[in-house]
Amino acid sequence: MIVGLDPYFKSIPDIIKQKFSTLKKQSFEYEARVILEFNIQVIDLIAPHVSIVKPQIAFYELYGWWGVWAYAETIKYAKQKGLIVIGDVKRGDVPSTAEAYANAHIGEVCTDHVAEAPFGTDAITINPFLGTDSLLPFFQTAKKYHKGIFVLVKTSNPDSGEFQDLICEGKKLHEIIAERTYTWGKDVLGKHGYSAVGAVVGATFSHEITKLRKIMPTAYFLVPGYGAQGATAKDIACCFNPDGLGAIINASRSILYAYNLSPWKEKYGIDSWRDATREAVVKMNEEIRNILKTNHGYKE
Ligand SMILES: O=C(O)c1cc(=O)[nH]c(=O)n1[C@@H]1O[C@H](COP(=O)(O)O)[C@@H](O)[C@H]1O
Repeated sequence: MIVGLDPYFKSIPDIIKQKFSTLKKQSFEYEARVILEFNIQVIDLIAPHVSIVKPQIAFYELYGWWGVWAYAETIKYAKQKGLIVIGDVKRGDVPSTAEAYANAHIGEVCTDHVAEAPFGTDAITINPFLGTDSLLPFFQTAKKYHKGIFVLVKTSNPDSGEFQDLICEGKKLHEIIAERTYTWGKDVLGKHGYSAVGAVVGATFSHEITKLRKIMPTAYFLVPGYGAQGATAKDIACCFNPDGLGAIINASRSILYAYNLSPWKEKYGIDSWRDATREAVVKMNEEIRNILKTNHGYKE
């Protein structure tokens, strides 16, 4: 399980905003410090239950330099708590530019200039639209610095099929991208047989997952769509390999703002947002574990 750290400022409880009210409206420092405090409290709540967080950089870029500061401080705190951090940055560009992106987010900048490297994470998401040469810098950097990559293969949004399902050479485009992703990942297999090159596979298109699992047996699937986008535990059963591994299931809004959702909305008010978030994480973990027990004979 992954908890996505996507700060929708309007949904952050007032009890946190009040701590920084003296800063209000002076600059983005107010929003940035509220976001960081919220993230720190969320990380403390979820760290006993999950191992991975995924900040979506867009929600930090909204607040300029201060937002980037909040992104960097969030990453630092998550790593201090022993969590793996996936930077959801969806980068992609021509080879020379891709090399700069790779260095900034998972490469030399993050290891040799840690104090000045706001973007350093353990893995990032990338967009394969520009083709193999645009992705090789990411794979080479990931191999050199022992980092992870998640290639967008079948995204969870309603219009993903507009391009990703186009038929080329008798296959859907996302199937071809899945085949390439498997090939790109062949020379970065870890000791448990999984590759440093993973795939983003949306749970909202569960009918496509079994086929993708077969095409990419060594890729870890980053699976968004659970919760707020409508996917549920039954949609993710086919994400896992027979060994019960191979997928990490993301939820952002349905965890962070669980106080807004049933059954917690009725049980808790916004002032008890922490209880709601904690229970939402425990419930999602249990749902995933039950799926694994049912489908893969998973033992505790
Ligand atoms: O790369 C991603 O993480 C991603 C890929 C995708 O196909 N769909 C998708 O929702 N995401 C991200 O996953 C998160 C989903 O958030 P919730 O819908 O709130 O759980 C957001 O940060 C999205 O940007």
